[in-house]
Amino acid sequence: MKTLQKLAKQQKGRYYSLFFIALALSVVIILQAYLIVSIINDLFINKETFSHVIFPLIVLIGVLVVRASLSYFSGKIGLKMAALVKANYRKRLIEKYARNSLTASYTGQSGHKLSVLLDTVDELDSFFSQYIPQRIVTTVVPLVVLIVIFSQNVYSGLIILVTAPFIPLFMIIIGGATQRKSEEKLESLAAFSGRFLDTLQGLLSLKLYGRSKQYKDVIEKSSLGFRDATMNILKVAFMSSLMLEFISMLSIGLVALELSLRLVVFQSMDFFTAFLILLLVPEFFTSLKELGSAFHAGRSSTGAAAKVEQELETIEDSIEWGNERMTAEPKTIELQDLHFQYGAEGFALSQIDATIKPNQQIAIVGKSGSGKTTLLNLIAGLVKPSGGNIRVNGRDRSDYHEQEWFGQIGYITQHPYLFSGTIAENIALGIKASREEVELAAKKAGIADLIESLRDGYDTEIGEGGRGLSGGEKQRVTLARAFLKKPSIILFDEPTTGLDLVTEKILQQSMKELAETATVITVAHRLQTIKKADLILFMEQGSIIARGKHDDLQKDVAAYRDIFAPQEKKV
Ligand SMILES: Nc1ncnc2c1ncn2[C@@H]1O[C@H](COP(=O)(O)OP(=O)(O)OP(=O)(O)O)[C@@H](O)[C@H]1O
Repeated sequence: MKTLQKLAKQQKGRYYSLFFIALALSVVIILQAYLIVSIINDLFINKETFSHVIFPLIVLIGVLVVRASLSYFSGKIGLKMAALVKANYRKRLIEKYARNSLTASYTGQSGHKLSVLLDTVDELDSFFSQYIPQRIVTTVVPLVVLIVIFSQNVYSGLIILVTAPFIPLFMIIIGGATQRKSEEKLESLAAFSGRFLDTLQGLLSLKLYGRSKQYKDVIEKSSLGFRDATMNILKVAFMSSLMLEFISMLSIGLVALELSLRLVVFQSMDFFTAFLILLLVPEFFTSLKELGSAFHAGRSSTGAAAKVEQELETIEDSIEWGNERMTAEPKTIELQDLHFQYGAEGFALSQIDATIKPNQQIAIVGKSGSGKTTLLNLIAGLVKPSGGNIRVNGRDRSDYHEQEWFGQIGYITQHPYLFSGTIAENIALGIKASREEVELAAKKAGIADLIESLRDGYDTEIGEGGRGLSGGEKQRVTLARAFLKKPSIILFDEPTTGLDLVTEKILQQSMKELAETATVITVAHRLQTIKKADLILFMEQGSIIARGKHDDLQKDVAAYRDIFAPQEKKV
């Protein structure tokens, strides 16, 4: 709770206004009790006429309105505090996820991350919107009420002093149990979200392999686990409310008994004082009880805060960047004894050495799983090498400014991602470009005809929730992005599947044009690309085992020959 309390105190203005509101609330509560007692005293004890109490009645209505407004403002300030803290946590989480390398972002389920980002951060709400305002009210109001009660009758004050400590005592005992249970609940929720998202993403495969029923059962089990965890928290919360209610009733009963004895038997107290105390005692306990329920809400926030902090603290595999600017001309890229490994025992790339000159066309070739895409990701600056250097125009890649670097990279992956939005937005992807420039890029990428044939043209919604595009069409959208961006390093992960002749021609033509102003590194599968390459890097089990032109490799390297023998026959 300490971390959250510190965060609350950081918002000094709001924190101290809550104190001010609490003080005003105490005055209003005393005033309200006083007015009610004096109206009833006047009407029933002093037998005054109704017109005599009209003015106090109007004031009482005003006091009630002020009391409601003060509670409203206190809640509103709490909500504002919560909104700020939540926005801050979300910003830090998003920045952390964005900073992570590609390998780190693959670790853990996306659903889990989503659940931390949305639900767990939302759980912080109750600490600020309920617990903090109520704690401040409970620090001030019962104290003021108690002082007034003591000033009227010391014995009533003493009864309250003896019974009241049981309330915080129970809160502490039960609060500990709530926190443990709320942490369990958050874990179940994260597990549930992770499974749910995984299943949604893989629904097609699950249906095709007749596994959807089984996964339905897994989700059902996971959701029942979440329900049980929630019910357990509620059980504890109800139990605690029952106990708090019991203690406060007992205490109010004792005070009422004492007052009635004084009033009726000993006649040592007047009606006004006795009634005023009787009205104020419940206010004292209501404030403590409300703190009790706010405390439970606050406790579950503590569990959430611990989870978010843990997520923020997990060691990130972030990529280093410097401040160097990038120029727009094609680059020389040197790979010097580059090493990389997925996790501690995963697939490893080692001894990667190569020099790629400006405007050269490089083909990375190798069997499936030999590490071609991994090498491309390393060059792109998406994963962090565990050893060696990538030097670009004589400088270390990590010297360059991140934005400058990615501003010069065009990466056409095998499975490009389309964001939900219009085709024009997907082509521009954050680059400020006029409609004419977008259209020209689409034309060069060979997708203009398709786009123009659509009813809404460039404004057609695609991506999630919009119109789907085929694999080849998606790659052409990415190509159009590259034409718009005019990068000086182009990384191209060629599709492994066969393309139709038209698409193949478009791709070839586009790559040729892009290569005029860029250094192009292609993970190549098609013989045409490979034959045209200035340099082929032939990979096997994570290392470059041969390099050269196609004809030389064909002549000298048996493993290389084996890969292309079937394609050569077809050509
Ligand atoms: N995120 C990852 N975590 C752990 N291992 C991975 C990860 N991504 C890929 N690998 C492993 O690294 C190896 C090389 O993968 P990579 O995608 O680089 O191969 P590739 O040569 O591009 O294959 P293909 O031609 O089939 O695309 C494979 O054995 C793969 O299982």
